[in-house]
Amino acid sequence: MYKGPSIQIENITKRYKSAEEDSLSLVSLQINESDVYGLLGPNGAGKTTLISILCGIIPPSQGSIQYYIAGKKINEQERRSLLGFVPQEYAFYQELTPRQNLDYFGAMYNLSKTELSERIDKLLDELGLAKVADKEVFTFSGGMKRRVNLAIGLIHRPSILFLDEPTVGVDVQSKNAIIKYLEEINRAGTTIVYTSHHMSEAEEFCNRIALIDHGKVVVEGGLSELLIENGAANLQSLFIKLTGEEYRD
Ligand SMILES: Nc1ncnc2c1ncn2[C@@H]1O[C@H](COP(=O)(O)OP(=O)(O)OP(=O)(O)O)[C@@H](O)[C@H]1O
Repeated sequence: MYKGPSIQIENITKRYKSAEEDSLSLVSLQINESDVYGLLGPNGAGKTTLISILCGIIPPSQGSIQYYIAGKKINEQERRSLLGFVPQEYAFYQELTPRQNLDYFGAMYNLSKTELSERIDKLLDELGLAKVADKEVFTFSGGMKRRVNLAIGLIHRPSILFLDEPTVGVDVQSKNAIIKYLEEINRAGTTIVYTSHHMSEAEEFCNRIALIDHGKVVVEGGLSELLIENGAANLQSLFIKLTGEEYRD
């Protein structure tokens, strides 16, 4: 399988309007095709800022990002259909059903009616939402809502998927189902970039990570190599070793 660059991030700096400090400072990373890449770090480190810049929601103050599919640079127009984003907040209409939400968000992409309808049925089935496909989302548990959020980000079969804390606040069953599903689509070729505070989940899920603190990359690389190089028994130990034990309030 092709393992060239998928995203090339060069010197990204971000200062929000009215902020006195940079939220990201000269971040450079290479994410390869078929990676499950974890952006990890304490509260306020800059993970959401970085992932929001990567999927085009907010602009960087400085720096550049190039995206590639099978070695070919993709332009801004192609990006919309090739990138997918699953935000931390629920990005759907609570008073609509999953099917109505998927119909609505799916219509923004260039899919035929039949294609969209088949895609919706498949996603609802794969994410265990088929039985509740026609019930209003506000009646759902947190785990079901997370899966609706995920389905929306996947409706157009993105080649590169960004997820900001996709398993926050869900039970073990939903977490397991979400991660298994993401592993499947990764095996089928989707590059995944994800943030999480669950170190054991990230350790099982990611092949590469960047540890970010105070807007800077502290360490970056293959997870197994980083653990060995830093003499850490697991990801949580590595995290504490490199970012310290102090609160980030
Ligand atoms: N819209 C904004 N305006 C000003 N400052 C912001 C804005 N959004 C985030 N920040 C600041 O940027 C820094 C990085 O925030 P960000 O949300 O990216 O961190 P994070 O690593 O995702 O944190 P968490 O783990 O708590 O979600 C923080 O200091 C935060 O207060």
